[in-house]
Amino acid sequence: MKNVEKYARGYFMPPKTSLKWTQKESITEAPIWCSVDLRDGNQALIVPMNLEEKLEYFKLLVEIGFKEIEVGFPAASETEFAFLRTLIEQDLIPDDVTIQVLTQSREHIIRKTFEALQGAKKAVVHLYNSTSVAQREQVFRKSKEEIIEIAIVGAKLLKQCASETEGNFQFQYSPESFTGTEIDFALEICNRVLDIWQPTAENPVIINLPATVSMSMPHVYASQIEYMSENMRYREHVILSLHPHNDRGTGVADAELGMLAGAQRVEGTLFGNGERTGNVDIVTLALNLYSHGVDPKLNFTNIPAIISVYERLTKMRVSERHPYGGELVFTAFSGSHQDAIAKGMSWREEKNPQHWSVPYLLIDPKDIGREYEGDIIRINSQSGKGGIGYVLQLKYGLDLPPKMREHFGYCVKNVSDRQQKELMPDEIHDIFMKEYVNIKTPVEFVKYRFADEEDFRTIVTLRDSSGVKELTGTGSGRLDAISNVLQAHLGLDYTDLIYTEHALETGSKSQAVSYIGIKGSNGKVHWGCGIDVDIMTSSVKALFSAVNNMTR
Ligand SMILES: CC(=O)SCCNC(=O)CCNC(=O)[C@H](O)C(C)(C)COP(=O)(O)OP(=O)(O)OC[C@H]1O[C@@H](n2cnc3c(N)ncnc32)[C@H](O)[C@@H]1OP(=O)(O)O
Ligand SMILES: CC(C)C(=O)C(=O)O
Repeated sequence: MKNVEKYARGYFMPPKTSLKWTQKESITEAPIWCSVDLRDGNQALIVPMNLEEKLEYFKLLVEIGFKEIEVGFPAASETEFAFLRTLIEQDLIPDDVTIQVLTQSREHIIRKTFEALQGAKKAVVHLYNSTSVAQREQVFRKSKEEIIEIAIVGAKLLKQCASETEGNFQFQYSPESFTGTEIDFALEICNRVLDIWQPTAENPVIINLPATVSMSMPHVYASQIEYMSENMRYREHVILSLHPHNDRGTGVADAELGMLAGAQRVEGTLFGNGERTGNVDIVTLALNLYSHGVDPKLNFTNIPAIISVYERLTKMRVSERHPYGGELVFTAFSGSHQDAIAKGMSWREEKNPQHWSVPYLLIDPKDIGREYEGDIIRINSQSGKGGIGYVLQLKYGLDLPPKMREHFGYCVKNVSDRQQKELMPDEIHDIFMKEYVNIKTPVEFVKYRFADEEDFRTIVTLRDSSGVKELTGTGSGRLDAISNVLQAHLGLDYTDLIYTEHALETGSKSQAVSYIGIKGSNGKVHWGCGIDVDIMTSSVKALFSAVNNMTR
């Protein structure tokens, strides 16, 4: 790539790094979650949500269990203002939920924000100004001291407006573009704001350190967070918050390492909607915790339902590979994966182990509302006997003998390969029925009876191209007798190789299903399956099918 030197611009590693977070193995409890879907997510949509859509989305967030929700930027538009007024005036905010609003550090915007907040039972007022080198130089054209002054003026005005407005207010400050800011300058500006707000145990202040644009590898962000956490004044009365974006695709890693480094709170959105590549995805963060055995304190037990509301209201799509939510993230098409999953699932059923350990599946899809059927194993030309057999068993109760599974696996794979398409369970079942069940040419089974049970003398009625015939024979058992009749009639030479049967529940009725494999003189095995209410008849039908397949 050309111009690479253009990007060798460095980042702001703290002067002293203790890296204590590297010693921590895991996150042991959920952070305070704050959804910023209705603000950062909303401001990044092609068409921001209207009032009704915001109300429905708010309800969804409450149902999921968010206790802190940034509901908007009330000074931004009529809709934003009206939404906040509706929440307050119609008393739509549950007592255990705190709303949050964002404001720039500009007088008319702060005043408008408090106008919208009038009567709020509890709200976080979130003040921000940009502190990065780039914004200081290019956007604000101000010195560090002048940038601090913007923050201080805003912080003072927040305090004043809060005292003049009916409601309970908590303050939050973000040095916006924190990751592009010299770390000691970020620390200084936060401390200067804290000096004004004087946080206490009863009214702690939230300091939010955004990776507005993620610029470094996650360990650098974590080191920055640790440095801020260890050197910030009033630390015991500060709630340290993260607000990662995903420009480098590391939003989740940034948040996880940032939590290890001392952050207590995370701002993010469902499925990572937000500016550019998005905010950090709270669904992934929360379910990552869940996958480690930590209660995320958010309810994602019905991900498909959440996705459907999310997609309808934001007009965004959750991609097929999106962690946890994506259509394909629990699906295996490839044979060896399917085989391992199918075996893992039946091992689990047999042993009932305490911990989840099914190969290739990070968590049990059922726990987040995904189905085994149709979700886990899907069939195409990359699939194998394990997965194909699993689908037949799960959906149709057909438990094929292992060698027959292998034969059927190749049949199905070849169809998928020729047709260049995924095969649905009903198509797989159709192939099975056509290939093995009650095959009627060249000889169609009509009936059988035993003239003498002692020496298994049988009279078999069958139909072939010349009409219905009654044939007799004997054998060492009932099936052997019928097999001998068929071999003699068709001039075939085979040995019965495999026979299994099981009950098949179809609705309230139970049927018997039998599988037979016969080996010809050339060593090739031919398979047949019979299904009937009578177990012996199902075996005879299976034998006829196998024999017919041998002659095909
Ligand atoms: C990283 C983030 O996501 S931050 C949140 C960003 N979200 C949004 O901007 C969505 C909502 N915003 C809006 O609707 C509009 O920007 C408004 C209503 C807030 C302000 O609108 P306007 O004043 O018309 O325009 P605009 O946003 O371009 O204002 C830019 C001015 O504000 C200043 N400014 C921008 N941010 C801040 C801030 N946080 N504190 C103080 N001043 C600021 C700029 O320096 C610029 O100053 P100038 O007029 O001297 O050049
Ligand atoms: C206002 C701040 C927190 C923000 O949205 C960002 O930096 O991305």
